Amino acid sequence: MTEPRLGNSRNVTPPALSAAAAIAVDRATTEFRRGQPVLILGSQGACLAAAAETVAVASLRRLRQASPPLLVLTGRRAAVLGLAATAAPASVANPITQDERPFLANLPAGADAEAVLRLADPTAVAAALPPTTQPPHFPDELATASIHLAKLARLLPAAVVSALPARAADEHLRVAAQEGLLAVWAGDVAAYETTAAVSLEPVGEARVPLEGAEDARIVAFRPSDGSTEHLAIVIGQPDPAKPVLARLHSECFTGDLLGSLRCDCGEQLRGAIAEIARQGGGILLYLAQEGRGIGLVNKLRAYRLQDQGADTADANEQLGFEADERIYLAAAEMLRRLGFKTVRLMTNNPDKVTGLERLGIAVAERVPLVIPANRFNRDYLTTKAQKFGHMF
Ligand SMILES: Nc1nc2c(ncn2[C@@H]2O[C@H](COP(=O)(O)OP(=O)(O)OP(=O)(O)O)[C@@H](O)[C@H]2O)c(=O)[nH]1
Ligand SMILES: [Zn+2]
Repeated sequence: MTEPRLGNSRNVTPPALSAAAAIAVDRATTEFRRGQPVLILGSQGACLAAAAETVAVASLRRLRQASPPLLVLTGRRAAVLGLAATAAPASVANPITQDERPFLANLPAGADAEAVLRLADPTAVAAALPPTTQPPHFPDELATASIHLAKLARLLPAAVVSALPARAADEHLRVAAQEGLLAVWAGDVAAYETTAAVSLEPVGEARVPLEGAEDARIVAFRPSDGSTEHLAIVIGQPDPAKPVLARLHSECFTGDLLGSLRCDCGEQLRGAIAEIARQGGGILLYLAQEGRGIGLVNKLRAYRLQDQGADTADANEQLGFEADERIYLAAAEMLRRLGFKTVRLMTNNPDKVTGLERLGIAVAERVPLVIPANRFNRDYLTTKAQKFGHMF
């Protein structure tokens, strides 16, 4: 049996980020989705970067004008391609593995936008030969920021970057403004996800009687980055002075809405609502973190890899992601905003318990939520127990 993974090390209280910086990062993710290059500034230099998945022909040309482009992959993706050795798994002493560091490779001469995508996407047909030579030195913080931007844009975690000559930041910014390129600071990109997660505002609330839980209301919380709202479904009138029965449910379009049999989400969602109502009230947080935080499109790619034999954790890693990319900052913040400091957490996932506790929400008790396996999700549930430490 494989060692259970450690909880997500990003479940810590975040540094502050100004509204202007958050907006710049937000806009940069949109540019990544559109295949446009972005200027990334750091303490050790500057670069132009574009997402590997979407990079437009003109963007690649613009990058080449600056300097020979490099491909940035996550350590995990590089290991899958045989470009980097897989490092030892994370341990309590060393929670950051080599796999989480960016891996840089020279882009093969003449590689076009399609070849870049093939290097980043394990589900693409006939992946091009990977580059073999080690690239020149490139600042880690810029490479990491380019991967973060791709993840924030819900794209494959890979980018192309071109180093810019050493100049004052103002000079880079002036040139970028002339060309209409957006600019971000690497440090702001690093702080963005966690800042957005805690700056939530309740923006809408209504009574919505649910089947089996007629006394229910939904409160929508909007993150400051304008991304998808998280929903709190409050059933009955839970007493904030007592531990509240709570469920953190990560969005699953396929399971929750379509009744997919590949996972247990749909049944867990309805089962949790019914159980909370049966116990006299509580809260279900419906968190916008589809596919364990990699997004629906990447989850579909992960399913395709699973159909070729990978398990649910390996498939994420082959795509270049962590096996679980979720953070529970938004969940902890919503509980606080609703007045709850202690929960009886309905979950089988130990990461949710440690994640919430690290973020200042006490977990008085873990309440199991077990759904019988079917022939399509049996392997998935076994992997959850063996690799993620789920307690069934
Ligand atoms: N990347 C990926 N995500 C998946 C896969 N199958 C299901 N998911 C996602 O996994 C998440 C499951 O969420 P939860 O049920 O809240 O969490 P859990 O980790 O199973 O923990 P508990 O149900 O609380 O025990 C959802 O976001 C699903 O979309 C898969 O094969 N790959
Ligand atoms: Zn699901």
